[in-house]
Parts: sequence; C-alpha cells; structure tokens
Amino acid sequence: MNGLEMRGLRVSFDGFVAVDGVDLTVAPGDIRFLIGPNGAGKTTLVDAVTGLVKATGSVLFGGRQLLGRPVHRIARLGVGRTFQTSSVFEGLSVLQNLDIAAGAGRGAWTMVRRRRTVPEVVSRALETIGLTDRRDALAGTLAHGHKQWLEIGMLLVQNVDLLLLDEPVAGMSHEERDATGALLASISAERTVVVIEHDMDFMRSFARTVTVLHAGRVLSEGTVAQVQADPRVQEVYLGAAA
Ligand SMILES: Nc1ncnc2c1ncn2[C@@H]1O[C@H](COP(=O)(O)OP(=O)(O)OP(=O)(O)O)[C@@H](O)[C@H]1O
Repeated sequence: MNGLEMRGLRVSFDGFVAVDGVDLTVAPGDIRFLIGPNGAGKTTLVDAVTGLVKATGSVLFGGRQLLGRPVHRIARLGVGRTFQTSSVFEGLSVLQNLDIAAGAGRGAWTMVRRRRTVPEVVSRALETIGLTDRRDALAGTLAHGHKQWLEIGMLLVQNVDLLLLDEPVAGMSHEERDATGALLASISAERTVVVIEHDMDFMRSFARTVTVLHAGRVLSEGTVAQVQADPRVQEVYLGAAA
C-alpha cells in the first residue's frame, strides 16, 4: 500500500490561486476526508493529483512524482478517481462495465460478449461493491447509489491503489450512505482512500482523518473530533453547515 504526500501544491487559473501552497500527507490505508466550503479548492486539488490541471510543488504517490505526468500515466501508477457526475456506460450491463474497465489487452468483442466465465478480479469487485445479484442489469437502470458503487468497482478492477472520490454519497439514501461507508472501510484494508465530501454526518461516521481546506489552504487537520473542536473550522464551515 502506498501513501500520498503533497508539498507546496499550487494551482492558479489566470492569476486566481485556487490551491495555495498545500502540504498534505495521507498515510497508506487511510480514509481521508477533504472538506471545506464551496470554492475551497477541493476538486482542483484532486484535479492536480490526477493530472487534469497544471500545478506546481510536489505530489508523491508511493515515492513517485505525479506532477508533470499526463493523465494516463498517473492512472497507470495506480491513481483513480470518480467524478460528481456518473461515467458508467448506461447501455451496458454492470458486468460489462466492470469487464471493460478491467479489460486491458482484450478485444472489444470479447469484452462485450456474454462470457461464460467472469474474471476473478471482476467477481471479487462485484462482491465488494455488493452488486453480484445485479450483474446483468443495465447500468442505466441502477439506482443512483448503485451507480456510484459501480464506479468504485471500476476503479477496483483496475487495481487502483489510491481512490479519490468526489462526493460519493451525494443524493444517496441513508441506508446507501451507510453501505458506502462500510464499502470504504473494506476498500481501505488494501488501498488508500481520499473523499471530497459535504455530508458532515457521513464524514463523522466514516472518516479516519480529515483535512479542512479554506480559500485554497489547509485550515485544519486531524481526527474528526480534533477538527470539529477547532474554532477556526467552526467559524468558516461547520458552524454554518452543521
Ligand atoms: N478551470 C477553472 N478556471 C477558473 N477558475 C476555476 C477553475 N476551476 C476551479 N476554479 C475556481 O477555483 C476555486 C476552487 O474551486 P473548486 O471546484 O476546486 O472548489 P471546491 O472546494 O471543490 O468547491 P465545491 O465544494 O463547490 O465543489 C473556485 O473559486 C473556482 O471558481
């Protein structure tokens, strides 16, 4: 398992500094929540780690420098993310979506064809995300929460070591949120997880550690209890949101 280490991370858009010198260390196997008000720079930080925006400073994952590499090379180093909007293939089944995500080296026909055997990595991911019973359902017919789990499954079959999840429980029912928390806990036994989230109840229940961003900077960091007790956090964020 690998950890993530950012030093002096900075992203600017035409002179507007969205991420302003962030130092952040995420230990291997952590479930780190990134919280902060709208515009704090959370998504931009994840965009920088995954190569979608240009950044300066340093981002090491497993000792390897991510900054300056193209998106696909960062992905090949085991870094994967989900977006706020779903990116599953709605017209394909759950199994086909996982198969395609896992499918390096296989032809398109082999992947889309109904196959007699399911690769081990795919059946394990189906179990982990709890969609074994729904494997033949079209992804477009899945409930919103189940689509999010499928997205996570698509990262698992790619052997992603670092999962960066952007608001994974937005729009979920209470039961789905709890199931997602349990899913993150099981994933973190073998992988490192970073979650951008606005849902404070979900954070309180499932975060191991928390970083609060505000105006592109780290405002506070620690356990849920430490961050909640920090008067600066209460002032800029929790006070207003809780
Ligand atoms: N491509 C861009 N060009 C210009 N400004 C941008 C761009 N992307 C983000 N920003 C600005 O950078 C700041 C940080 O945005 P970001 O989306 O990272 O915040 P966030 O913490 O993820 O917010 P939210 O919780 O609302 O998703 C905002 O002021 C935003 O308007």
